[in-house]
Amino acid sequence: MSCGGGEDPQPVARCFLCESTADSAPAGHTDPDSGPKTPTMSDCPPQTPLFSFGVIADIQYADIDDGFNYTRSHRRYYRSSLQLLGNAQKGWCESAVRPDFILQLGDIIDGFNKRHGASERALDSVLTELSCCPVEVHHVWGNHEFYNFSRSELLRSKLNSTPKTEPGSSPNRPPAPADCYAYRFSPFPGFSFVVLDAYDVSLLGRDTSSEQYGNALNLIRQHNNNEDLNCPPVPEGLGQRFTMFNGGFSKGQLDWLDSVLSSADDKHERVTIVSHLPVHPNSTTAMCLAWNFDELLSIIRSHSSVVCYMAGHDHDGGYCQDKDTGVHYLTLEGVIETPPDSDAFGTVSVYEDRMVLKGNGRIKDRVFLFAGCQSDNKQSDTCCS
Ligand SMILES: Nc1ncnc2c1ncn2[C@@H]1O[C@H](COP(=O)(O)OP(=O)(O)O)[C@@H](O)[C@H]1O
Repeated sequence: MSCGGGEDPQPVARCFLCESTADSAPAGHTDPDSGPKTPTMSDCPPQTPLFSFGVIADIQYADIDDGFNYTRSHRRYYRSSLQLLGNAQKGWCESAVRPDFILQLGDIIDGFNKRHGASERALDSVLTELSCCPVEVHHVWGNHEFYNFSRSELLRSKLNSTPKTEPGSSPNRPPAPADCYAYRFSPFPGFSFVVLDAYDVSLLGRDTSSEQYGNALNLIRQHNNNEDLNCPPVPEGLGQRFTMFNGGFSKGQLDWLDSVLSSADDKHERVTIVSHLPVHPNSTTAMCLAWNFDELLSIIRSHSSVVCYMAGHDHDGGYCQDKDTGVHYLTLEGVIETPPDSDAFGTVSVYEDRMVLKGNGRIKDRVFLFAGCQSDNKQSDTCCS
């Protein structure tokens, strides 16, 4: 695949960055940049995108009054999250370049719905809103999916977006392990997306009598002695991640990913991985990391095909670029903690040599240049090792 980064960028119509305003709020706490980056013409690729997609995370809708997160540091706008989803739909629908699909990065409805017997109703509300724009949606599962539904209910629900194999089309080979919600899809030749199940190893969604539950309990108990396993075991540091609202990736799922990425390497594909839990410590607070983030990182680092990893869960968002591999790690700001007069969604335009995120509201514009593609424009917030 050729990279267009060596060419002289020319201003073009319909370039998201050229049209953008500097109205994005500063990004997450891990981002050293103190303000929005004003894009320049040199950031603009000289061609129209190959394809584009929408991104949104942590809608956590519930028909209840505003509340707060556990530490009461952040307000949660449960009811107006549906309105913000509506804004996203409108934005995508009315966009000059309508996205080819949407990535919903998990926690689509809040766990409070279960308490009010409103899980199905809330899910209907968000899915109805999402269907306003007739675009395929790929759903990721987060902890709040499991507060509302069992794993088997989710597998049977509309939140299972595993592509059906059409007769005559190439099947999703090799298949992901049974009982694990992971799949690969390719929206455009040379580009693949992998949806990963970050609660494959978890106390959530697994029957308490199952071997998987027992294994997850043993694992978390090695790190967390608290009676309340939602309470982090240590006040700071990476050990904070061993809580019940997080989870991890099984060996079977990691082996499957490894083989998918080997095949993508051979075909010189560009792969974007999406899951609910962040895996790079510099893209999030430690409390939101996947239990075995390090194992996933080492698989990503052993393949040339991965260009980007996208997650939700940490509502403050975050970003870093791995300086050794050039892989971009994005944690998207959550809708649920976004004030009703703002927004939290984005549209990503994909080019031969980069992906360009046009953020709305508190989501910042960003350029994800693919490793090996030269460019004279420096991104202001590449940060990590
Ligand atoms: N620091 C904590 N100590 C104890 N329980 C916590 C803590 N943080 C979150 N919880 C509990 O964990 C569950 C998930 O937390 P929540 O904030 O809703 O998750 P999310 O960040 O995915 O929205 C809730 O029941 C919440 O009360």
